Amino acid sequence: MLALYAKSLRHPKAVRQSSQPPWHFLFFSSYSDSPSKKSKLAPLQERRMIDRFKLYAKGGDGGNGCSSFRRSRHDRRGIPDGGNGGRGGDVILECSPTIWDFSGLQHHCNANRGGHGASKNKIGTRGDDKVVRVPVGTVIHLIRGEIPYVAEKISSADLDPWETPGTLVDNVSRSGQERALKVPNMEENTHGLPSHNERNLEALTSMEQTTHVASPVIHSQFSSSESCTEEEIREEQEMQCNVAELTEQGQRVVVACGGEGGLGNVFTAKCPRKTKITKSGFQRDNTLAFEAPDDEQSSLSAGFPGSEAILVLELKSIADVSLVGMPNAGKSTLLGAISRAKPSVGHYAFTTLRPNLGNLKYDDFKITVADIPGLIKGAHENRGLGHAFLRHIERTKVLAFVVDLAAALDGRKGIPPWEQLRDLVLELEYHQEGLSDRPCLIVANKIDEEGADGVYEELKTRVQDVPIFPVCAVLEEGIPELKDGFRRLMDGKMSNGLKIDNIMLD
Ligand SMILES: Nc1nc2c(ncn2[C@@H]2O[C@H](COP(=O)(O)OP(=O)(O)OP(=O)(O)O)[C@@H](O)[C@H]2O)c(=O)[nH]1
Repeated sequence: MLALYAKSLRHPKAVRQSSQPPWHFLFFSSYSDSPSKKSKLAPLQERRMIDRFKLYAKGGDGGNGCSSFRRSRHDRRGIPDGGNGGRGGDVILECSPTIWDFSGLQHHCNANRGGHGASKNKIGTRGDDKVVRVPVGTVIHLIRGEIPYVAEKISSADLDPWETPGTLVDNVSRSGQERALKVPNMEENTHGLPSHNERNLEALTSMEQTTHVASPVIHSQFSSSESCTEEEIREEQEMQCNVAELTEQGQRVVVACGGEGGLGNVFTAKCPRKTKITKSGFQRDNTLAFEAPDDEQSSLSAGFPGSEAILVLELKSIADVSLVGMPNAGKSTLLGAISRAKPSVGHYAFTTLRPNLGNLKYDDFKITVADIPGLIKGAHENRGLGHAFLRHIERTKVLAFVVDLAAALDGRKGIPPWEQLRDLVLELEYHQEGLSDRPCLIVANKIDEEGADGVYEELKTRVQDVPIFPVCAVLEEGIPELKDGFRRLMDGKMSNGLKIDNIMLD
């Protein structure tokens, strides 16, 4: 800041315009009377959560191999010494708990291309990877491209120079050569792109062990939206769902792989001159054969393009308990009362626009509670905030239905709690069959309101098999009992789901 100010002072215009002494600028600028400009970034709560995102990923192209000869007085023809091109960088998705949603992501992510090979057998630098950090609970759907695979964690010491980003080596390592020989051996690949199927298979097996396998049910974002184009609908139909999930901090998957570098003439010239080679591949017995015409040689020296992928990222929050209720039922207030979370609370519907998470701590145990935006009748037809955020419930172990006891009291226009429960169960079932089956409890909120006691008593007679906890979230009454209830629910001591048949309606 000081440097900036010093610079502005040196500027003749700045001297002419500035009537304030320098210390004024330095110390009082933040206390100016003029209305301060509103930050462009709205607080987290005021922004809508971006929990579905289309990503175009492109791995870096491989660098070109070099064609060069070391000539001397005694050897006019020279010895080939052109190094291979470097490998392009990968596009990697990394799971990070500090990322909330996809709002910080760019739609197009390109990794860097590999460096070109150079004379004296120098391999081109490996292109830098593009690492995109995504929230915990990201599910990957694939529209186009190859199935993502787990990024191997290799320390830089274990990498051969061919793999290390940013190195330029004089002596090509053996493994580097072997790798170079393997590169064009991709007969089946009609596009001349390196195929990653083998790696994918290995990776998928390991991924199955480490990542959570999501339910195959996926609800189209576009199904209920009228503004989607035909292309979007087609893409949605072709999409391979749930090809990978990132559920643990630090997990990394490669979604677009860098292209291999082209061959330098130090390799191509080592081959016996009799046997023929085509662009499609080297001989299988690894006796690298070469009698390439000039144009073929140049195509071998060209780096391979990086793979491309079009993905849809979807966020499914991971929480132990979900607070499900109508707008204004007091879910956010309740989350604030049971945990340290500070969600926005308002006396109007749909204050909550994104799921909020809070931690509920016990002496020996911790559970995560998610406050899900309010759900209304017809949410599955996109009424209210729609049903898109219901995917966040799919992974929670247990449910807490929050009802407003006072919604229909004193001629208010709300609906009685038992009807709230019926609508909530139906909306969950519309979203995914069986979603309401998981163990649950009912939080009867706003017990402090006049006449709420009577409604609570009636609720107890109308709903069976599921425990009901009367609370006043604002005054934090009934919270210790509710916490005990959550604990017992998590321990499996209460295992009933809420069924429509168990709700007595008028
Ligand atoms: N009297 C009373 N009012 C409450 C209680 N809990 C919440 N409220 C009020 O109910 C209103 C809605 O509370 P929120 O916590 O924003 O409700 P919500 O369910 O998160 O609402 P959405 O964001 O629309 O889903 C606020 O005006 C709260 O002050 C309670 O126990 N008693």
